[in-house]
Amino acid sequence: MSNVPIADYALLSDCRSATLVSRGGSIDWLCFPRFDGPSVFARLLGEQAGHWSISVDGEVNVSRRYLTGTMVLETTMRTRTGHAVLLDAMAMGRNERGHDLGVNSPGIVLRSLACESGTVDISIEYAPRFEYGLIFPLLRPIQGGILARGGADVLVLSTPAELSIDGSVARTHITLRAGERVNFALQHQMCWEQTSQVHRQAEISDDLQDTIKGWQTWSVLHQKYEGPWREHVHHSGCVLQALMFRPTGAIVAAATTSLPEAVGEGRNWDYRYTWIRDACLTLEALWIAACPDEAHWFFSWMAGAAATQIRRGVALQIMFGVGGEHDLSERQLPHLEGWRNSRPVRVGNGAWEQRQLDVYGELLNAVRRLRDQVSGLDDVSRNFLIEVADAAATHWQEQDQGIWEVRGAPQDFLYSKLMCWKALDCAIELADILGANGRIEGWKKIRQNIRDAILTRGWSEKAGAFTQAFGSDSLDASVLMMPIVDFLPATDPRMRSTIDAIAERLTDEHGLVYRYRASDGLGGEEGTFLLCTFWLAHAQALAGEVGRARKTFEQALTYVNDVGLLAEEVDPVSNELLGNFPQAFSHIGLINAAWAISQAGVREENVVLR
Ligand SMILES: OC[C@H]1O[C@H](O[C@H]2O[C@H](CO)[C@@H](O)[C@H](O)[C@H]2O)[C@H](O)[C@@H](O)[C@@H]1O
Repeated sequence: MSNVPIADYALLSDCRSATLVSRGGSIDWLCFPRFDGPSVFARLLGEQAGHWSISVDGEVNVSRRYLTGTMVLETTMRTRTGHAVLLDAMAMGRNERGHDLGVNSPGIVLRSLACESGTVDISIEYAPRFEYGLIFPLLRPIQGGILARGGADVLVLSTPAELSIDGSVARTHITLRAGERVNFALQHQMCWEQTSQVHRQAEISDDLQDTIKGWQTWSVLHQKYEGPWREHVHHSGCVLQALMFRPTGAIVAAATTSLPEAVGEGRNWDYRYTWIRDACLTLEALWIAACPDEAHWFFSWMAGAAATQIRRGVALQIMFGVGGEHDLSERQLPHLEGWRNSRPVRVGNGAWEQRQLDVYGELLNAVRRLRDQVSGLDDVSRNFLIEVADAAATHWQEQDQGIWEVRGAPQDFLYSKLMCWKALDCAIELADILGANGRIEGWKKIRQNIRDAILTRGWSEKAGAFTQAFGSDSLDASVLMMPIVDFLPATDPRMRSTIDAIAERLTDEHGLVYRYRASDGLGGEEGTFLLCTFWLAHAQALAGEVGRARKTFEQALTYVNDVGLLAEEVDPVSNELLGNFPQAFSHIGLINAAWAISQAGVREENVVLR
């Protein structure tokens, strides 16, 4: 059983796939050839499911950071005899302009270990396991490395140290002295591709430098946010960029599958797909953190992926594979015991067949926010967006599974109605760009109907708040989005009362927010939800309660791990990070709330000056 805390992991990405490296220097998660491909290392989810560790022997003091403006990880390991620095990255490719994030990524993990003082004893263990730990590949020594072959996968490990092979594991111990460096590279191929050669030491150093430059160039060109918590906002921008599948512009919700929302309760899901909701919120957050000039790729990919669905009367699918795949059928992997025995491990996600009406609003709101970047939308994309608005107008009264993808009965979720309202609100504003001026009057009427319904049927006297669904008295953090999407000002008495009710009655003892406490058709109790805690800070900032907003924000920020990463949730008892990791939602919340608090601070200063 994997016992390593989720917070012990750091993310590497080549904007095609992701690697998780532990504080101890072990790669315990890596999928090829893309985020949602089968893993070659998955010790995170099962002891026998593969790892590649480079660790310093003896009592070690570890500190880590990302090199500034990059997703290149630097781990410093100090012992009584000396200290070594390990650099870990996934290689970036090149385009005609030089360095490039992702389009041409070659699918290589780079590791470079240097002894910087004294001597250090190093242990290396390489145990690839293909198809989520199902296949124990054949390992064969080659000049300068090891070839692993099994099923459809081939891995070429380039290593200057000779490893002794024992079945499907290869190991060695080496001693490094001050000034010595060893470089490793691991390249994936499909068995029908021509097997590449091992990489020379100098080539690996060059690839690493190119990757550092690639990330730093991206950061310098994109990271414009100046305000409080600047470092966290910039780093979150890098994390969101790292979750982008650059060949299409699709964005995964997180880098992992089946890290549980509650230990041992079965709430384990695969997040390596593109939800329209998560991806659109990511693009909007990147607009604040990193001016995404990639937004148009996403929208045209999205329009293509969903091609003709709406026109055929089929509800817009809520999530896709990163290539645009529709069928994401869920299955279980019984040979994996799961993180801390949290079974089942799932791949695929049954939510692909759910009906979730909020996606229309998220899509059109992202287009509205990013309109400068997407002004040159092609006809296919424009028609698609008009159909999205029409779909919101047609379907808003229907019941659905809601933002939280509840696996229970469909309901009239308030958030779904809210986002249908937002879809029409945005479509009206964008009508000119969309070439849809003739529809404005019809859209306006329905927008008003939705508004009336939310204000009357969404409010509960008993709860003193807007609630989860029409006719319900249960609190739900998603209604904090009402002021955030400009449905009601946060200073409206009903909104203030809702914000206070959530702050008082939907939080744990640390002030972190649960998304809801009502039944959702699943067993077990999950943790608090970081995105919702950031929403609370955001709504408090909009209500002019800047002190409270800062406090809520800072509280959520204490859960950022040593390298600035957040999972989806926090365990209210153990205080550990829970859920898939790193999770776009949490970093989106961080960016948006920091920005909202900075804006509220500016408003406060202006009032004082006047
Ligand atoms: O809680 C049950 C559901 O949990 C997952 O959904 C959550 O993650 C999604 C991706 O970030 C997000 O879009 C959604 O709002 C969250 O509730 C899971 O993917 C679902 O299959 C599951 O029903």
